Amino acid sequence: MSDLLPVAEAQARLLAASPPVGLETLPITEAVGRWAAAPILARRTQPAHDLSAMDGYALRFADLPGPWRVIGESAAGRPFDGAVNSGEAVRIFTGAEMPAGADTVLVQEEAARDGDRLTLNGEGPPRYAANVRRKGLDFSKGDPLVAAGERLTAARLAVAATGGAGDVSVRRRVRVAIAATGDELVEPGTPFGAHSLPESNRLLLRALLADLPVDIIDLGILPDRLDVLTRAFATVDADLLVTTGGASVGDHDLVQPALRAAGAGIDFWRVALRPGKPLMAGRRGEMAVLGLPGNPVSAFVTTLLFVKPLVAHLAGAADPMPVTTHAVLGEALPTNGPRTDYMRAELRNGRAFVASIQDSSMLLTLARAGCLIVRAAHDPARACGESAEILMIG
Ligand SMILES: Nc1nc2c(c(=O)[nH]1)N[C@H]1C(S)=C(S)[C@@H](COP(=O)(O)OP(=O)(O)OC[C@H]3O[C@@H](n4cnc5c(N)ncnc54)[C@H](O)[C@@H]3O)O[C@H]1N2
Ligand code: MOO
Repeated sequence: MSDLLPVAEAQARLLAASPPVGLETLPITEAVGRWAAAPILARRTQPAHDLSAMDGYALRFADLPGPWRVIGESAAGRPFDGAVNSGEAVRIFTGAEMPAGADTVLVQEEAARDGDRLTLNGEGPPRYAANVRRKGLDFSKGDPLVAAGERLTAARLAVAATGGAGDVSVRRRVRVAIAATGDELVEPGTPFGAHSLPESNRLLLRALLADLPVDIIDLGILPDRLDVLTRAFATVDADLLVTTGGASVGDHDLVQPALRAAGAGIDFWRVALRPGKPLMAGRRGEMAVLGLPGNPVSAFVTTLLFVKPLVAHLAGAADPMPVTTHAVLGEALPTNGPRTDYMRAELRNGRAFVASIQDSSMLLTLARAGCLIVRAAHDPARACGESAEILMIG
């Protein structure tokens, strides 16, 4: 097993070998899911003025307990243009600017109004500046809102838009070519014979990459023929080529020889990982290549651990690695072997229960799993009730 590369080392080598793809500028409304390529700074202060946080009356705290004379109205976008003097109040709505002279808002539920006469009908605002959002409460002009390398999530897009961002600098979409290999494979949904198998790895890859900014170049199902594979690998134009199957040592495992014949160099092959040991990484010119094992669960795990982080890295992510969390083991686990193990498990009442058979061909256990329990190489036996690292899936 000494020739197997530890997972973290393989991941680091993979990312180090490929710089992010080129830049483009997009309207912020089209940048969802991209990674910011430059910091986004606030071009305005938010709120730009002191605003009312409630519907009610703007007045001076010192004038409590009233009564007041209502001298006008301030609505969001339509401020009152006068000033509030002692004994005066302005009708105000949530998000409206506080008029000059007023410092506190009396909520309308605690007020009684008769014409322009306003009286207290409740406890009133508890303190000076109650129900007022101070200018700059959220952020001030010049503040950093999104850092370079951070993902433009819903919340970050919203804060950037509020900060006045129009166009944003991002990395262009990543072109990912995907190919399945194997003479036994037929397209899903097409007639299948006694010796054929519906192909599922390309669909699995597409689904796992669906939330990333990728353009998929589908090379289809390629037969176990050196000449066909070599031609496909030599002519494909992408940032990343992902193959599945043919990665092992059998006579029909031709992906590596075909890649070499197509001019690609192999950086590493075989990782201390279960499932997913025969993973291969290399490059042909500018194009990165990942050869995933054909077993569907191996393809799934290596996509989570290698393909997705590489795509995120190419797309400009500062922190592209999958994020794990912890769960309580619902049962004991034996000592782990020399490979990092990703075990399919179901989560029931916050406890993780591993599937009894972890064969890397078994998709139903994967479909039923809520997480993968991550076991470090040579992890000692674990008791029921101990905490374990998990990777949420599905
Ligand atoms: N002598 C050895 N044999 C194997 C080793 C080894 O070290 N020595 N490693 C085993 C491990 S671990 C794995 S994982 C597999 C992976 O091998 P390949 O990448 O060459 O995969 P294939 O042989 O092409 O296929 C394996 C299995 O998966 C099915 N398959 C393949 N592609 C698809 C697809 N796109 N959709 C659905 N199913 C697919 C295929 O029919 C096979 O049943 O090698 C072990 N062998
Ligand atoms: O590394 Mo393989 O994926 O265990 O079956």
